[in-house]
Amino acid sequence: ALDGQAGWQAQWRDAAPKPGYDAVIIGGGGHGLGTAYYLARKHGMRNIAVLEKGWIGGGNTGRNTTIIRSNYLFDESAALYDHALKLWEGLSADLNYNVMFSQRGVLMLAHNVHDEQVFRRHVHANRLNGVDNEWLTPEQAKAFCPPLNIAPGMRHAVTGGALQRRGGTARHDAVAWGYARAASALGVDIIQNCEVTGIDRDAAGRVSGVQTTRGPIATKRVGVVAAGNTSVVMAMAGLRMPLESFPLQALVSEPVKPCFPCVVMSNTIHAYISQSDKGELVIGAGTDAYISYSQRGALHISMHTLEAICELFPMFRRMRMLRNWGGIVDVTPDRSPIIAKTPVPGLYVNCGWGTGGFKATPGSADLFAHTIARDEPHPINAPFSLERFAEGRLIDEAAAAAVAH
Ligand SMILES: Cc1cc2nc3c(=O)[nH]c(=O)nc-3n(C[C@H](O)[C@H](O)[C@H](O)COP(=O)(O)OP(=O)(O)OC[C@H]3O[C@@H](n4cnc5c(N)ncnc54)[C@H](O)[C@@H]3O)c2cc1C
Ligand SMILES: CSCC(=O)[O-]
Repeated sequence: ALDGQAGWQAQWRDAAPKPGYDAVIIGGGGHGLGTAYYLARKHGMRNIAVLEKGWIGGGNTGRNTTIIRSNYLFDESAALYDHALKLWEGLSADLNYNVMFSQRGVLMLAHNVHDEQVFRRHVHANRLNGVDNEWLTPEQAKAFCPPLNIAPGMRHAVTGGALQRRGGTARHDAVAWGYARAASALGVDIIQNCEVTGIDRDAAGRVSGVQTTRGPIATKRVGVVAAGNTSVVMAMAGLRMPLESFPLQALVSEPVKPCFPCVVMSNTIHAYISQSDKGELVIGAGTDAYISYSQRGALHISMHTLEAICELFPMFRRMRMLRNWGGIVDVTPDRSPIIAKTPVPGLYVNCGWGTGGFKATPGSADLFAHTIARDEPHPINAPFSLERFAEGRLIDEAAAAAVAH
């Protein structure tokens, strides 16, 4: 539970902006709210504001398919995502707010010899890094997920799978609300409907404040956590980012009785699925192929994904879809994030999570708070620098995510 708080709040104070803060976080998603929480909770900073142009959780945090796992290939990635997974395991207790983290297992399917080689390599690399992951035969995969179709005659027959039992899902809204309430109880101002329109720099080039739709705010430390809009925000400080923003879609079915026990992902046929605690099938796809700041995508992407789901899980062929939406995912050249200082003194950036940053939320926020508070990266996020692209030290996880992006 939170120590030193003024008293329980059912939610967070909907604060109005003050003339100045010690630090300003741009972006009221899970990563931004979590950063403010850890800045207050672990680094003793109290005079902090989170500036959100819409409503907190309205971006990708509230739009994603909530898959959580840490079975990434590279040592740097395994350290980053498993740091997050360990924080997920205690997050509800830490925030005293049920984020509904459910370690139901994440099963990544293989459909050909290439998939098998990639996933077996992941299993071995994960074990070397102390991350749980195990190879299953098709029969073992079906035993773990009975609705799975492992008939040999399928167009993309299942030839095995990699299972991370510690992986699972969480309630995305609750993550934003839990962090907002806990941060607010520690004195952080959560300021919604406040779009940042400019980043001010002094004569020496240091950050000196931000311009917003609710007036100017002075500060010497700005953390940008704006996901798909990061390039737009960083351009306000004169920085061009190695990012492309794409629409990524998801959809949910009509709710049914509990029938799907885990998370199943397939990179080859661009589909992944779980069942929410409300009973809806939560289905995700690959990104739309064009660069866009749109929060919706093309119909053929969803249709392709539903064809794949119907092939893998024939019992779902008569389900009706309830809602389809999109978010804006910010993708780096190596599909790994940037959690770093920038060439502008006092300006820090946390972005590039692409299609897979929800799983990292607590770890990303914890490490970004460390980077802002100490003006230097934590050893875990040090490799995820902005300079790595110029220096050629890529952390190329493109194959690790279960969607082509
Ligand atoms: C459809 C979909 C499915 C996904 N599925 C998964 C998944 O299953 N597992 C997984 O790990 N990841 C998944 N992701 C990715 C994941 O959602 C994101 O990487 C993660 O949520 C990013 O969190 P964030 O807090 O950085 O971004 P956001 O939650 O998008 O927060 C950024 C905030 O910044 C605000 N903002 C932008 N510009 C400004 C400005 N100028 N001034 C003020 N505020 C501003 C935005 O309004 C937004 O609220 C998915 C994404 C999508 C879109
Ligand atoms: C949207 S893909 C989710 C993931 O990479 O675990």
